[in-house]
Amino acid sequence: MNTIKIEDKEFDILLENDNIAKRTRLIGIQINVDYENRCPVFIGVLNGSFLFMADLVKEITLPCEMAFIRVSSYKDTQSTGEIKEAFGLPGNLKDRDIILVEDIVDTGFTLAYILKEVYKQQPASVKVCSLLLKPEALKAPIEELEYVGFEVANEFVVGYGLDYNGLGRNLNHIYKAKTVASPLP
Ligand SMILES: O=P(O)(O)OC[C@H]1O[C@H](OP(=O)(O)OP(=O)(O)O)[C@H](O)[C@@H]1O
Ligand code: HPA
Repeated sequence: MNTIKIEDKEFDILLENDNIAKRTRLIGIQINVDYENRCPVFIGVLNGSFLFMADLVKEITLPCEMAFIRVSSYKDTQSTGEIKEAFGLPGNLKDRDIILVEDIVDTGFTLAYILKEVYKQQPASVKVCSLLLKPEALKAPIEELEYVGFEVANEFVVGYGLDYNGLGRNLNHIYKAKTVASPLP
C-alpha cells in the first residue's frame, strides 16, 4: 500500500523495508570494522528506535552490550524542543565506547540532551547511529553523528518505529505526511 491514513493524516510511502534492511546491513558492517577489537555499548533511544536497534544489532558480529534509554519531547507533529527527563541510562559508562541508536534526528534537541548526560560519565568515545536525519531541521551540528541511514526532507515521517500520535510504529515501511496543497489565489 503506497498511501495510508492515520487518524486525520494521509501519508505516502518514502522508504520500503527492503531498502531500510539493506542500509542497516551496510551500517552494521561499517560498525564491525570501526569497532574491531572493542566491545561497544549500544544504547537505543526508546520508543522510536526499537525496530532499528533490533535489526541493527543482528548485523553486529562484535562482542557488545545493549541498553535502552527513554526521554520524552514530542506530543504531536510539532517539535517543542522540551526534554523532561531521561530514564534508564546505565551508570557504568566510564571508559566505554558508546553508540547511541536513534530512529530520527530532527531538531537534534533530544540527542543534545542525551549526549550531555552520557559525557558526565566520561566514556572512552561516543558516536551516534540514526536511521534518519532531517538536515534542514537540525538546529546545531552534532559531531558525534557518525552513521546515518537516510537523509530526509523536513516532512513528518511515520512507520518502522516512528509514530504519529502513538500510532504507526508497527508499519514495515516508512511514510511521509502528504502535504496539503495550498488554495489557489
Ligand atoms: O531531534 P529531535 O527534534 O529531538 O527529535 C528526535 C526525537 O524525537 C522522537 O522521539 P519522541 O520524543 O517523539 O519519542 P518516541 O521515540 O517515543 O516517539 C525520536 O524518536 C527522537 O528521539
Ligand atoms: O518526523 C517525525 N516523525 C515521528 N517522530 C518524530 N520525532 C521527531 N521527528 C519526527
